[in-house]
Amino acid sequence: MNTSFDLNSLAGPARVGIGGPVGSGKTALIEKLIPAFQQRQIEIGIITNDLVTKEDAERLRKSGLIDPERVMAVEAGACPHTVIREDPTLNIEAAEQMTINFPDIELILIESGGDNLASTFSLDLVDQWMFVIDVAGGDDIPRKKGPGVLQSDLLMINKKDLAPYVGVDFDAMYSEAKNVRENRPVVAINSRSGEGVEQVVDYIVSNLLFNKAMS
Ligand SMILES: Nc1nc2c(ncn2[C@@H]2O[C@H](COP(=O)(O)OP(=O)(O)OP(=O)(O)O)[C@@H](O)[C@H]2O)c(=O)[nH]1
Repeated sequence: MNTSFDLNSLAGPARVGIGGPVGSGKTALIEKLIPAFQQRQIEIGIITNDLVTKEDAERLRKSGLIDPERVMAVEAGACPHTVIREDPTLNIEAAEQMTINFPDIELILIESGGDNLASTFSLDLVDQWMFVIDVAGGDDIPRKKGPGVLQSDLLMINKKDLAPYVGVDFDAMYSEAKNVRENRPVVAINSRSGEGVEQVVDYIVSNLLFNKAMS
């Protein structure tokens, strides 16, 4: 009988939710996070949530960035927040199946379907969750103080490169976001170029993976 076991498989992988409005750049961010975690030799899996398709999962599976088997799709069939907050059973089952299929996975990223500023994740589903907004959605988003902006563990302001083209003073938007979040973390990102993505990885590694390994 093999009596050896590793601590990680007992504790299970860390689970991180990624939410945000439609088109804010959640999938584009994940496309940059995959190689960044691979470079640090952190094994990841992805669960995507779409309304009635598997669009985001198909995009990631075809990207060549990750073993397609490590990407699972949940079809919400309803308002996206239903399956990440009210009844996250489908996502919890997917995460458990992912862990059975790939016991080496240390981190599962769960991308919500695009939803409004009020979406939040159940803490039965994730250890921490992050929210992606973008400059093209308007520089007043932080002022609207939606739960996603206020309560997420990490807020990302994406499409920094587009700020001059949509009349947004990026630094002012960033400061306002910091203010409404009472200085909790905000990272400026460009999911196309990858700017800021290392900061997101650093955050997940130091606040989640490191703590989990120590507990
Ligand atoms: N210029 C620019 N475009 C970006 C950036 N990030 C994402 N995009 C583009 O924005 C569009 C939407 O990005 P997605 O990653 O599909 O957004 P999403 O949040 O996953 O969208 P849903 O899954 O539909 O909610 C795509 O055309 C991306 O190429 C960025 O930082 N800069």
